[in-house]
Amino acid sequence: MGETVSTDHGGQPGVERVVVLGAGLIGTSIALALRSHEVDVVLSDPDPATLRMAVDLGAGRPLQDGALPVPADVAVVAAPPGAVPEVLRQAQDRGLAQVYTDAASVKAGIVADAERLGCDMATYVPGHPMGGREKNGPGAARSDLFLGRSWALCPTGKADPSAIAAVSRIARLCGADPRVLDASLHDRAVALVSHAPHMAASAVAAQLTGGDESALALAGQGVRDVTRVAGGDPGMWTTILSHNAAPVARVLRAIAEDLAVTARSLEEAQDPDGSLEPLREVLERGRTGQGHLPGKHGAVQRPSYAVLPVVVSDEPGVLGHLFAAAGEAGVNIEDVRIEHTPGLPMGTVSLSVLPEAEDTLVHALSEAGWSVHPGR
Ligand SMILES: NC(=O)c1ccc[n+]([C@@H]2O[C@H](COP(=O)([O-])OP(=O)(O)OC[C@H]3O[C@@H](n4cnc5c(N)ncnc54)[C@H](O)[C@@H]3O)[C@@H](O)[C@H]2O)c1
Ligand SMILES: O=C(O)C(=O)C[C@]1(C(=O)O)C=C[C@@H](O)C=C1
Repeated sequence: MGETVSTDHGGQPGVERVVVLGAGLIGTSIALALRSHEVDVVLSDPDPATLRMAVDLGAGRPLQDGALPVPADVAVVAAPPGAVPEVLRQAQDRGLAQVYTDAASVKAGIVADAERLGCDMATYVPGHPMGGREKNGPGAARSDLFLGRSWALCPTGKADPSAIAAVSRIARLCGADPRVLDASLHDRAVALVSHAPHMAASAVAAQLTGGDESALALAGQGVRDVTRVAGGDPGMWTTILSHNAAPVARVLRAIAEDLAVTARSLEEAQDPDGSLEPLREVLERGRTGQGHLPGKHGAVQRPSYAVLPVVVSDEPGVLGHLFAAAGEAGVNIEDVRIEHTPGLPMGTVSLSVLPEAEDTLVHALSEAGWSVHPGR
C-alpha cells in the first residue's frame, strides 16, 4: 500500500484521480472542490439524470462501464448510508481505487456491515464531512461546502496509515480539517451536534403545520434559523437517525426533559409557590452551550462577502432585471438570499458580492433606481 499512493510536493500523499460514487449533494460538492484543485474526477450515479447534471456542472467525467483502466488514487462513496457497505464492496471487487472512503453521516453500523461483507479494511477509511445542506442532489452542490468544517475519519485498527493520509488529503483539498476518531465516539458526538438538533428542528417546524396564515406571516429570521435543517430529506434522515438510534434517543430524552421542565415552570408561574427559576436555568445553560460551539470566534475560513440588501417588488421578472443590472455593472453575484414575507407585495434580495465590488454595485443599482440598503 505505502508504495502505491503517489506523493505530491512536500511528501504529502498526492491525489490526482478520484472516483466519486453517488453524485448527489455531497458527492458533487466534493467533486467540485477537487476539480478546483485540478484533480481528475470520475463520477457515477445510478440515476442517469443526476449524473448528467453533475457532469454538466463541471464536477467530473462519467465512469464508463463501471471500470477504470488504472485504479484511481481514492474512491469516495457518497451514497445514502444504507447503500455504502455494498457499494464499497463492489468498488473494491472492481479495483476502482487504491484507497476508499465514504461520506455517510453515521459510522459504527456501516463499519460493522463493511467488515461483515468482507470489505478490505486496510484500504478503507470511513469518513464524514461535517458540511451539508437541507437540499439534495447535484443542483444544490457547492465547491465551498466544506470550507472550515471538520471532516471525521474513523479508520479501524486495520487501516493502512497511507490510506488515512490519502483520505486526509481529500478532506484538506476540500478546505476541511480532518479529525481521526473512533466510529462509536463519532456517532455519540454527532448525536449531540447534528442528529438530535436535526430532530429538534423538525419537531419545532412540525408545529408550524398548525399555524394559520396570519401567524406564519409574522415569521422572522429566528424561526427560519432554528428550523432550516428541517427542510432535509425525511427518507435520508430516517436512515441516519435509525443508524444512530441509542445515542440520538439519549440526547432527545435530555432535550425533552428540559422542555418539560420549562413548560411546567410556565404553567405554574402564577401559582403562589410557582417559579420561573427552572426556565431561566435552561435559558442560562442554553446560552452557555451555544457559546461552547467552536467557529464562533473566527475559526471558520469561508470567504467573507459583502451582503447588499435590495428591497424589490414581488412581481415576475424583477430578479432577472436586478441580476442584469449587476451584470451590466460588471459585478459577479457570489450568492443570493431572498426573503419574502407571505402576504406582502415586497421582498428583500440580499446579494453577496466580493467586498471590493460592493461600492460599484451600490452606485450602479442606486443610479438605476433600485432600493439599495448597504450596511443593513
Ligand atoms: N446532506 C447532508 O447535509 C450531508 C452532510 C454530510 C454527509 N452526508 C452523507 O452523504 C451521503 C450522500 O448524501 P447527499 O446529501 O449527497 O444525498 P443526495 O440524495 O443528494 O445524493 C445521494 C446520491 O446517491 C445516489 N445513490 C443511491 N444509491 C446509490 C448506489 N447504490 N450507488 C451510488 N450512488 C447511489 C443517489 O442517486 C443520489 O444521487 C449520505 O450518506 C449522507 O449521510 C450528507
Ligand atoms: O448544514 C446543514 O444543513 C447540515 O445539515 C449539515 C450537517 C450538520 O448537521 O451539521 C448535517 C448532516 C451531516 O451528516 C453533516 C452536516
